Amino acid sequence: MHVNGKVALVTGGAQGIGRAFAQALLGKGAKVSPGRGPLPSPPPPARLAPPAGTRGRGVAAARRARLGGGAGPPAVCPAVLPSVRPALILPSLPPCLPAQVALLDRNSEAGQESKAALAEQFEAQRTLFIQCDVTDQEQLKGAFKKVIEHFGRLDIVVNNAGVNNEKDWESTIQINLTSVIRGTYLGLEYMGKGNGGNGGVIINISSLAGLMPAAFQPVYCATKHGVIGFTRSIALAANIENYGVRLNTICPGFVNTPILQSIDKEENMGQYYSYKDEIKNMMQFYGVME
Ligand SMILES: NC(=O)C1=CN([C@@H]2O[C@H](COP(=O)(O)OP(=O)(O)OC[C@H]3O[C@@H](n4cnc5c(N)ncnc54)[C@H](O)[C@@H]3O)[C@@H](O)[C@H]2O)C=CC1
Ligand SMILES: CC/C=C\C[C@H](O)/C=C/C=C\C=C\C=C\C(=O)[C@@H](O)C/C=C\CCC(=O)O
Repeated sequence: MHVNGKVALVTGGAQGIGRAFAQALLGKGAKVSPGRGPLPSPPPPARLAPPAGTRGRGVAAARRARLGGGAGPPAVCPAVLPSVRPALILPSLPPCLPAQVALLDRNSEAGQESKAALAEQFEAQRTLFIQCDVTDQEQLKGAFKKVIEHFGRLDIVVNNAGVNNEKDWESTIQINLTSVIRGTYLGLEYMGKGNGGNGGVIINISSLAGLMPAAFQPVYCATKHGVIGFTRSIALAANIENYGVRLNTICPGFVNTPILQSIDKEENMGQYYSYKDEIKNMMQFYGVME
């Protein structure tokens, strides 16, 4: 999926994996001209029509036939055809429109800091921060509405917010599973083609702990298994109902983010606090992504 002109909503986007997701999306949406407020909806991506004489020889032939020739710089937006050599001129391709991202997070300080940092790297108007506790359904619903009012569309939803808390395990269920379910239904409501949406993609963040037992994080593990089971099921339903929305789950291994600090906190690990060294041994075994 190309991201030019797309608008993404990332929960838990103030730091860690969510912040990295936002940075990656903004980085792919290369800029051709400075945006001015909400962007127009991009036209559908142009198809590579094989030029006369190459019909039936496929896209590669069309690309070869189009190399060179034509005046002016390539109109190709790297976010759309990254593998295409710069000599390819596709005058019919629409101008590249940058991706835009809304960061939703309950941590206002971190959210504002991330918004400022991303504004340094990309055009400020391409990032929006909304303070939102995903366990509060009115806040979450309001945040979705605000994103669409601000950017004019919604194409990608990343339900990423999550915690590791075996002591207050009810909150872990509320954040890691209930809110992912709610964010998914809101994504389908706003992006579903039957509801006037443009279609889109929903990415729910599980974990390696969603694919195996986690002896010292049983409730965290249950929520991550739940994210996989729910996402696989709702993806089938969305396909049957022709929502035009694809759903995927990502299951990272250990990643060096602040969540890992929870291992050393009794207020997070509860009765499993005494096993913190075992978890650290597993981090050694599985490795930790930087
Ligand atoms: N770091 C790791 O080793 C792995 C993390 N994951 C998952 O990745 C996702 C992101 O985690 P990380 O970036 O590592 O953690 P993190 O702690 O760095 O970031 C999580 C973000 O979610 C936000 N958040 C927490 N509860 C919230 C709520 N109720 N409402 C709104 N925002 C809330 C936090 O403020 C924080 O900014 C989580 O779902 C986590 O379970 C999955 C596998 C590995
Ligand atoms: C605090 C950690 C925060 C987030 C974790 C994140 O989601 C990543 C998890 C990645 C892998 C977790 C794997 C856990 C595996 C297990 O606990 C067991 O399958 C290991 C089996 C036995 C452990 C006891 C022993 O050492 O023999």
